[in-house]
Amino acid sequence: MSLNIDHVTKQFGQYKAVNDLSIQVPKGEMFGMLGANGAGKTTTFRMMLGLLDPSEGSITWDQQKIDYSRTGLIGYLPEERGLYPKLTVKEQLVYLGKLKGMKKPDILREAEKWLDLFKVPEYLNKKIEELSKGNQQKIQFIAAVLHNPELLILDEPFSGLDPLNVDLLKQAVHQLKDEGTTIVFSSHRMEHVEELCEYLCILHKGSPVVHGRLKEIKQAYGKKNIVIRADYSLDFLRSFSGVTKFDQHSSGARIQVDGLETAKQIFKEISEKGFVERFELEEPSLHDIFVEKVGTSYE
Ligand SMILES: Nc1ncnc2c1ncn2[C@@H]1O[C@H](COP(=O)(O)OP(=O)(O)OP(=O)(O)O)[C@@H](O)[C@H]1O
Repeated sequence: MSLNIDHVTKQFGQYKAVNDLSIQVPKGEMFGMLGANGAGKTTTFRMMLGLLDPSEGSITWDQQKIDYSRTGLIGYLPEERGLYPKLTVKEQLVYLGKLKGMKKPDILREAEKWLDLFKVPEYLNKKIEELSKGNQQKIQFIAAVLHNPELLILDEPFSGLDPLNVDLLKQAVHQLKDEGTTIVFSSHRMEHVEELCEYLCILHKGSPVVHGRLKEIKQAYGKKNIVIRADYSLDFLRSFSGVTKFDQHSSGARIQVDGLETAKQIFKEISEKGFVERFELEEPSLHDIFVEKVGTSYE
């Protein structure tokens, strides 16, 4: 079972909001869709859910087209939050749970479980309008997962949350993944996707500029970063063959090299020159990869 996006394009008039996107997400994996404002993330999600038809290509879950309004298998946290301010959290969740075909005792059990996990059990009888925006977002997240969906689609789930609540939500998402839920989420923050996802796609003006398995993307990129600290000047590395970037810090240097062979040569060279306090090879960040592909910073 998998989510399969096959050569999907979405055109609004002459404008291509999504351009030839192909992705596969195996069941039980977490997939991150990255992109700046207007990159095409929400449009892709709407097509996944069957709310919009692709102009070209197809999207299937378990080899079938998704019809979000008919199936209880999908959970969706939309970008525009839509809760009823005058209802209590309990009334709101019971209403939304029933739309998904759940019975009231099951809804209440799940609602209490999630409110406990978010450390706000007392919210059950509060009105939505009494809650802060971030806390309303937690309720909207609970509404998306109440019925234990197979496939969960979260549009910017972390936006507007403080760091503590970002951590709580990450914990919730991990828990769902461990239970076998397939999760797709969008973000404009590379570090969220880097931390959580095995699979990802970076959309830039509708086109996928980087996509696939995070590990393989990093391996294919080839370049490595090295943090070095030594008790002598590292300035000679600026012109060392294979060094593609050099940043001097008060406590050493951070350089980028074209591959492992150059890293080994540098290690040999500096070890012979004197005492090396630190030599640490780092994976390239997604940000590094994006800048190289697109030639501009993401934000
Ligand atoms: N119904 C529509 N008609 C015309 N253009 C649209 C429509 N929906 C989206 N677009 C355009 O398609 C592009 C992609 O929009 P989309 O909402 O998918 O981006 P996004 O990556 O989700 O951005 P954000 O991070 O700002 O939510 C935008 O330029 C937007 O104006």
